[in-house]
Amino acid sequence: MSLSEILQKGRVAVNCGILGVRISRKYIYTHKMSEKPAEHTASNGFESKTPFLIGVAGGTASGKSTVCQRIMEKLGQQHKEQTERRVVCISQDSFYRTLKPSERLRAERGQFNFDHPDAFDDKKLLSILKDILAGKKVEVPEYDYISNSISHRSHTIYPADVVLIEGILVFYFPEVRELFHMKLFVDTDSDTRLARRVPRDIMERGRDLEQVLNQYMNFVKPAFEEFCLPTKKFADVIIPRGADNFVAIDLIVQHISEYLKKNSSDKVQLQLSTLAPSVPSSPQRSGKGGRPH
Ligand SMILES: Nc1ncnc2c1ncn2[C@@H]1O[C@H](COP(=O)(O)OP(=O)(O)O)[C@@H](O)[C@H]1O
Ligand SMILES: Nc1ccn([C@@H]2O[C@H](COP(=O)(O)O)[C@@H](O)[C@H]2O)c(=O)n1
Repeated sequence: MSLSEILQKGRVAVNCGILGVRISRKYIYTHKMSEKPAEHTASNGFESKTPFLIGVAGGTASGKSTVCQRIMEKLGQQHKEQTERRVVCISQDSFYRTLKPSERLRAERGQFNFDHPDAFDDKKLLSILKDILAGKKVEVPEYDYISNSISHRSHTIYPADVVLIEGILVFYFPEVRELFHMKLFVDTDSDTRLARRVPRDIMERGRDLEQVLNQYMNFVKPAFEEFCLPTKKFADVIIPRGADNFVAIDLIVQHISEYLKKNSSDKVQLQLSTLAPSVPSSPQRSGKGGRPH
């Protein structure tokens, strides 16, 4: 059964161990109304030809960016010119607010809470998402984890059919949350997330081991429990094990590709070269002896 068929079935909460699907009444309404998805009557108040906006939340290092990358790859979007992309991805990290001098010093010592909602400029995020939904071209800054600030570089996000926005707290701010047409939560075990965060922060974000572990224990873990985890209930689709969950990713890709196909009459044909379901080939995929997370 395809994801869209599941979506037509009514208010259900399914968790078959592979893919948890939670569908709200509002969401079903959106999709039942969208016989012609190109003109989806959005539950978010934006009507007709606005991009399909997908929020991807989950704890740090749960695999949010990797899941988004896989979706882009499977839809043949990853290597396209920015101007040609029909699916684009943005990170919530681009919307960290500018720190005051005293906060900057604390951040340098690993004593600033980047996992608290106050660390974000949610108004700016909201405003950019509204511009995207209005079909505008927007500039999204790149975030620099080494200087703990927005870098001088930015990316131009051209109008696209589908926009993915990933981040730890994308479902936290109600006004932002309400804009999404689809909400995904990447649900990866916390030991696995910590095991991935340590090398990533040391190799890519200029931290040392002590700093990473202190930050994790003092801020990341408690804030995850207080602010991020409770937003899982807003998700339409929960993806256990993140990017390892080929079945979930295939179902999501299938759903997006159906939307794109129906929306592509006046556009270049989408290259759906890799849409065939993934065949289990490793213990992790088949569930025999894979990592227990
Ligand atoms: N399924 C996976 N298996 C192994 N490593 C992974 C997997 N998913 C993500 N990673 C690695 O874990 C780290 C965090 O992943 P990332 O996708 O950036 O997470 P997030 O965006 O949630 O912070 C990266 O170094 C990434 O390469
Ligand atoms: N200057 C910063 C900004 C953010 N962080 C941490 O990044 C995490 C969010 O990014 P993910 O890719 O892991 O989702 C968040 O947990 C912050 O702690 C940081 O360390 N420094």
